[in-house]
This record gives sequence, C-alpha cells and structure tokens, in this order.
Amino acid sequence: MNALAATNRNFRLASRLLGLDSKLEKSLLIPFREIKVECTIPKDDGTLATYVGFRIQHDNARGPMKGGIRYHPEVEPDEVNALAQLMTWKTAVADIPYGGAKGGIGCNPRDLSKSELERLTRVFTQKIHDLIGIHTDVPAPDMGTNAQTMAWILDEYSKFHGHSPAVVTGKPIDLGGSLGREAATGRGVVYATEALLAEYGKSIKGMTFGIQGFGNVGSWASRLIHEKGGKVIAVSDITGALKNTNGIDIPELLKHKEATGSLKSFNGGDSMDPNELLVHECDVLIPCALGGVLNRENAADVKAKFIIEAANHPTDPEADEILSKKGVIILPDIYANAGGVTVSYFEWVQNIQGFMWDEEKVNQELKKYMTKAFHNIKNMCQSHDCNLRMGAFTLGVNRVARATILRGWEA
Ligand SMILES: NC(=O)C1=CN([C@@H]2O[C@H](COP(=O)(O)OP(=O)(O)OC[C@H]3O[C@@H](n4cnc5c(N)ncnc54)[C@H](O)[C@@H]3O)[C@@H](O)[C@H]2O)C=CC1
Ligand SMILES: O=C(O)CCC(=O)C(=O)O
Repeated sequence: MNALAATNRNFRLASRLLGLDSKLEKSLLIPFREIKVECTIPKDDGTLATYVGFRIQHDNARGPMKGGIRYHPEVEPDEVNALAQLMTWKTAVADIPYGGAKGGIGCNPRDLSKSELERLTRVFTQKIHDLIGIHTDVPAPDMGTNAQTMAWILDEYSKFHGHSPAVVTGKPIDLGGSLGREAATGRGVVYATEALLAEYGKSIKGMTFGIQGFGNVGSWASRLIHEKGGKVIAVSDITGALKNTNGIDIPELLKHKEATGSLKSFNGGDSMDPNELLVHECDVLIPCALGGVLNRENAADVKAKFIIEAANHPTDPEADEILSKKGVIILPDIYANAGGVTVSYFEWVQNIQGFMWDEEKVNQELKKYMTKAFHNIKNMCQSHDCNLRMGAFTLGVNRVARATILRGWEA
C-alpha cells in the first residue's frame, strides 16, 4: 500500500471512530491545493538539468499551512500528498495554530554541489513564492534539506516580498532561526519516548535502542538518549550500519561522522547489514529515515517492544497489524516527531514578535507541549477504545473537523 493509501486509510478509520459526516470526511481528505513546478538549472559543468518540485497544501482550517521541504530521489506526488496530510493532523495533535503542507524536489542532494543546490532552491522558490507566505504556508527543513536551504528560500522570497524571516522556519540563528530548532525533532522524540515509557514504569536509562537514520533527527535522538543513560546498540544511515551490545559511544560516532561523512570504519562497533537494523534485538526501535520501512516483509521479525516513529509513516498498515498482534507498542509519527514543527511554531512566533527566546525556554515549552499532547492522545485512546495511532488520529482529525465546521462553507 502506498503512503497516500495508508494515510487515507488511517484518516478514514479515525473518521469512523469519530462518527464524522461522509461529506465532511471528503472535504477533509482532498488537499486544498497541489502545486507541481518544473525547475531547470545550469549544472556546474554548463549542462542543463531539469527537476520536478512539489508543494501540496493540504488544509488551512486551523491556521497557515506548515510543513517541510524534502530533497530526495523518491519524492513523488502521492508521497508528498500523504506527508502534507500527516502535517495537518500533526499540527492539530500538537495543538499549534497551523494546518498542513509538504513539499519536495525529486533529486539526489548528495549528487549536487552546494552551488547547484542553491540554484535549484532559488528556482523552486521563484516558482512558488506567490503561493507561500507568513500567513498562508510556511516551509521548513525535512530530509535532504537544512538551515542553509531555508536561508536561500528566505533570501529569494524576500526579493519579491521584502525581508520576511517568518516565511520559513528552521533557519540559521543569524537569520532569525530559533535556538533549539535544530535539535527539536530529536529532542521531542526523546520527550515522547519518556512519556510512553513512564506509562510502563520504565525510563530511558539502561534501555537498549536501535536507530535507523543518523541525519538531523536520528543523530539528535541518539545524542540525547546517550546523555540520558540509554544504550544505543545499533545505528544505520545510507552509508552503512553498526552495532555494539555494550552501547555505541555516540559523541565519538558524531565526531567520526563529521570527519568522514560516513558511519563506515568507526572503530567503536562492528559493521552490520543495514537491513538487519530494524529486526535487531533491542528494547526500543526508532526509525529516523524513510517511510514504509516496516512492512509485511520484516514486521514479524521485529524484536523491539516499543517503536517510536521519528520518521514520517515508517510503518505501513500491514506491518501495523502484524506488530499490534505481537504486542509491540507503536508511538505514531504525528505525535512522536511533532517536536520539530512545535519549535518551528515557536520560531515563527519569535519572528513575528521580533523577540528571541533563550534555549532553556524553548526546550521547556517543547516539553510542555509534548507531554500535554501525550495525555490528550491517551484520553482519546480511552474514549474510543483504540491504540495510540488511532488515539492520535482521532485527536487531530477531531480538532480539524471542529475548526472546519465552525468556519462554515457559505460563499
Ligand atoms: N528534520 C525535521 O525537523 C523533521 C524530520 N522528520 C522526519 O524524520 C526523518 C528524517 O529526517 P531528517 O533527519 O531531517 O533527514 P536528514 O536528511 O537529515 O537525514 C536522513 C537520514 O536518513 C539516512 N537514510 C537515508 N536512506 C536510508 C536508508 N535506506 N537506510 C538507512 N538510513 C537512510 C540518511 O543517511 C540520513 O542519515 C524523515 O522521515 C523526516 O520526514 C519529521 C519531523 C521533523
Ligand atoms: O518544522 C516544520 O514546519 C515541519 C517539519 C516537518 O516537515 C514534519 O514534521 O514532518
């Protein structure tokens, strides 16, 4: 099942639990606007290269649409659509005043030079600048993009609309970015994990973790888990995977990755088959890379007791069913990785106020939002006798449905 079919399915299940009217259901499902643009750039060698860029704006009932921009070879309309829809439910679960959107360009950023990436980002921004904005749609980083990408979007957008720091979040601090945003998704994952484990009388200290992906989210989650006394016993990224039953020294691995750009040849662990990571023996598995990685091929072999979905839609519905039957507890993406967009909201608020918070305040507020959302999800689980994924979906969908009904449809 592709990402969009899977997301639609979860939405419909939640809608049935909430007893939503079928016409309202249809209106919530269909995206507000779908943008597809051609982006041609001269490469460094003078040849031309054409890429396709997307921005899907899913829903704006609760506020400006919000979501990241992904640079990855597998970016295609159905996946961006699914990710945009997930943003709508995620911002509602986090209870921040936004709707949902997502964008992306089908490209491999590892094959492009920095100046090629800059040209591509600027062309994409030229094509969408009149459809995004501080109060309409606010992009942010996602896979394959970062603070530098946001700086280029901000600069290009500002040529058309004047200096507008709040048009993107996840910016460099020097351009109005928020302290704590870079770590926020990983930090939010850790707060979410603590909230879940506490329900089972457990804590991060002493538990074992397997982490797929060592980019922004995976590396921050690993670092913070390590700091809290958790044992990261397996990690992987696109360059390979490694394991160490005594726990990997994450600060050393970060230095190695910084120096070599790769997880390979790190002498603090043994290399392993990257496909093994998801089925490796550990207490908590945290996918922090691509979607659909847990599926019917590997779900039955997963050994973890808890899965924290730091990536977006890492678990397809078939795997969801298999894992539930095995008694694996899954903390769903629209809650588990909401720390990033929550601190993006704090960044946007700071830009609009023209005031900067210190990092301690950012982290404290983030913890408050993550903890409150967890308890709200649990209440929905009790009210609807459902698992955490449906608890989160019913919470998010219900808030968006209420806002939509209140706004009405009169022309
Ligand atoms: N950056 C953010 O603030 C947020 C990101 N997310 C989600 O978290 C996930 C990761 O995003 P980022 O860390 O930002 O991206 P990133 O581009 O910084 O890192 C991605 C990581 O995944 C690894 N990877 C790629 N293909 C892989 C494969 N086949 N096997 C193992 N590892 C692989 C890469 O090597 C890299 O380490 C994505 O699903 C994204 O949508 C969710 C919420 C917010
Ligand atoms: O920070 C943001 O606005 C969005 C982050 C994002 O793309 C996500 O949560 O999947």
